[in-house]
Amino acid sequence: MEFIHLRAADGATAKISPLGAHVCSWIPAQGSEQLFLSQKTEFKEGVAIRGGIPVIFPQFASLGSLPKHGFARTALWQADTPFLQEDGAAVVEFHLKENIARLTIWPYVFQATLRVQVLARQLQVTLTVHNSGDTAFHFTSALHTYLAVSDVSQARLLGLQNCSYRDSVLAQDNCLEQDAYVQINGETDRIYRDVPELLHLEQPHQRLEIRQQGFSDAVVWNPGPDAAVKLPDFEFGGEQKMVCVEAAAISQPIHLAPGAHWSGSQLLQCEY
Ligand SMILES: O=P(O)(O)OC[C@H]1O[C@@H](O)[C@H](O)[C@@H](O)[C@@H]1O
Repeated sequence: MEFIHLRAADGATAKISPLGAHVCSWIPAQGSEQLFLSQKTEFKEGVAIRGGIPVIFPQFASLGSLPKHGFARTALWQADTPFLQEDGAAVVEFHLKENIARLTIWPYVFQATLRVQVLARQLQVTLTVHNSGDTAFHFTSALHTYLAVSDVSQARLLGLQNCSYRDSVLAQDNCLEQDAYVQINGETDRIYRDVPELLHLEQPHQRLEIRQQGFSDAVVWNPGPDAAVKLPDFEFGGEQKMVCVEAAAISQPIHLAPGAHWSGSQLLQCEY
């Protein structure tokens, strides 16, 4: 599988696979890899990549009749030529629309664009969906970001206190986050609703700002050791080196009238 390589004027880089328009690597300027990518992942059309930033569209998880997490993450997207902006940022856009196979399982005409931009210590990923047909539709979606951490037990996610969430491990709705931060101690799978625009992932050596727009939910996922060994593409011990913090639209699906557009983005910024 060929990757698209982005390199900003200041040396920040990203590597994206047209399979799923999937960001597989992000290295900020003078920094180190910020995304987890399982060493056991396969890069094969029709198979989801384990790690990086899967684009979940038009269905989150199994909340509908489509394949889990929708078809966008396993589809081959059309890549434009990457370019450098005047400010030195490197940018590329990918496109996906309906085809006969997709229409048979999701009968809507759409154009999706994923825009990836790197500069300095920032990565910005924006998903735009246009209803280019004559029938209204709705969808759920996420940017399913796998953040790399040195040791997940030392990482703290701040900003979710007082948010309500669904605990998908316990199958419990309407839980309330009482703690000032979320720490991973084993399997964690939560959909937080109406989250603030800005979260922080703190580790002893760095702080990452996680900003989202257009998405009202945030998913926090780590399989923990028992579920991780059951995932054939998950490298051994990988659950200690990652946490997913996903910008998501789940509890309020996005409705698009014919001709309407929607955009959602996640912006990551490293401070070290
Ligand atoms: O193994 P998959 O299909 O990539 O899904 C990974 C996880 O993705 C998360 O977004 C879901 O909340 C979890 O329930 C799910 O297990």
